[in-house]
Amino acid sequence: MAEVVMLSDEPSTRRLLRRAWPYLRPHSGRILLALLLSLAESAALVALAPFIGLAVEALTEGDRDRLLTAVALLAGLVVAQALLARFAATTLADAGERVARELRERAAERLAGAPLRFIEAHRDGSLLQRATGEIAELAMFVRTALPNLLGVTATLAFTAVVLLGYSWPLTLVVVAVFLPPALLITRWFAKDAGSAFGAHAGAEATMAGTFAETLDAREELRSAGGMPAWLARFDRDNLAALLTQRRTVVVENRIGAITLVEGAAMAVLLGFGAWLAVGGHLSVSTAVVFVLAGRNLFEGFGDLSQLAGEMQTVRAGLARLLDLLSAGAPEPGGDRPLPARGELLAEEVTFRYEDETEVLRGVSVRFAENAHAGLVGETGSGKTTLSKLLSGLYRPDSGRVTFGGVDLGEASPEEVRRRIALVPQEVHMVSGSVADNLALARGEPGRAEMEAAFETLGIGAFLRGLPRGLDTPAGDLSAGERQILGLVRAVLADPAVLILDEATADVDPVTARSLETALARLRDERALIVIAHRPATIELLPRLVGLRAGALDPRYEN
Ligand SMILES: Nc1ncnc2c1ncn2[C@@H]1O[C@H](COP(=O)(O)OP(=O)(O)OP(=O)(O)O)[C@@H](O)[C@H]1O
Repeated sequence: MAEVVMLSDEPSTRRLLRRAWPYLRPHSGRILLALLLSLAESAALVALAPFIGLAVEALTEGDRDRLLTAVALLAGLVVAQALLARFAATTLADAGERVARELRERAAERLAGAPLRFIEAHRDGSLLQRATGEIAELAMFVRTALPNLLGVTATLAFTAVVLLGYSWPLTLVVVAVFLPPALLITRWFAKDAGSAFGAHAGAEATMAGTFAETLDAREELRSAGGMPAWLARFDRDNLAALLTQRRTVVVENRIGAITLVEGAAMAVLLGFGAWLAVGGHLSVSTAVVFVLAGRNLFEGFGDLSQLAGEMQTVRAGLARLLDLLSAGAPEPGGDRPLPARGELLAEEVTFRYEDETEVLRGVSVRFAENAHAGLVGETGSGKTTLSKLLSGLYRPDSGRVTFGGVDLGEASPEEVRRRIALVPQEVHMVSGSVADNLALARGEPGRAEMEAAFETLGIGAFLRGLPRGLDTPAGDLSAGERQILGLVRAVLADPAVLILDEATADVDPVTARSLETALARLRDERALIVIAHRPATIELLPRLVGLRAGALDPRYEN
């Protein structure tokens, strides 16, 4: 099997910022402004303590003028700090929303262009969780926690500078008492945080996958009585999510131990400060500044520890998102143009799915420019797989598929889509009306073109028979009706080759006749390959290619 890049459940969080930088770069100006505002706000906050010190000094010396000046400056500082805090938070939230939007767009593009094999190898719900839930968490973090994080970090740095400026021996004592145990605790937390939060994100994605499948397979699960067993599986996933979440709480609680260190350091600061002040080595105002600034320092560390858990959740989510953005990259294609019309040729094509059994074994088949042919064979013989190879949705493990002499792997996916269209067995309609769905065809056809396409295919009566014509909600259509619309949508895009995997689901006789009429009308305009199940369709086709257990069936002409 050609290598399918699989997403990792717990992708590495190393050099995360560097890997995320390409998505941040377009917003770097705004981020820089937010950072500067945050720095200014923190500087204003830290400056409060020295100004209070000045006021205390003026008060103890009975200097009224200096006291008034210090109080006025303090009031100005408080207002400035509040305004800066507001500006910093809104600028940062704005930058964060833009980054989240950019990431969401990239994720949507990735999922739209990712190789079909990549999508099929992962559960829908788990991909969706990466592309939506984890980005939402990131946006929430940027809006709420990041302003705090920046503010706290800057406050810590400025406070350290202020403390050093006032008394370096006292600063050294504070640092010696507080820093080593605080760093040890932080390391203890960081040691297991990555795996704990990564496992939790993985377990949540698994649960989202199971949940999405509950909705997708609802009818089968209910009618086959499989819902209780399926719900038991959901319960197991839910329990796994709970257990991984508990582990994150245990790891997160480790950092809470910093509060104990804070208390001890504050006690030492007060005791040592009082001793210095009593001995005349420190003025009362300096002691006041120290106590206030020391509180800032310890509270800052406390806040940081609170944010550490949130940061780890976001790191795990961001790593999983970046993993999706890099792993889901489209297969490298070429830019060779394909001719407008040409022969479609499979040469010695082999193909395996993940379980490594060879589903197609050296299949060679030729479809001329205007060929009309049926592909027949027992269920599981490889017809659908061959149709996906012929339409360029899969790449063969060996051999090649060419159109007009050009290997499909050497043309861009858009070019291949333009020439070869596949209408699958089960046509999915997006929410909206019939017209909304037909408008998705290349060239965005208008209503008149849509109506003309039905008439050209001889099925104008089918359209008129729909309850609200083109405005009928697509969700109301039967499987057969959806397939007719899939066919009309493909024809509107005017491909050179049309491959139809005929619906096996019960199609009522009237719908079946519409489908046959449409197929008969397609004669000679383009190549038509139908994976035919119904005898009436098989009779329509002048040539049949047979498959048997992944190889050409010699009983057919081929
Ligand atoms: N996504 C997949 N992953 C793994 N195996 C697959 C996948 N799709 C198909 N197969 C296997 O490949 C083989 C061929 O399947 P394929 O759908 O091509 O057969 P088919 O002839 O179209 O069958 P049917 O007439 O029932 O639609 C089968 O054994 C099937 O189980």
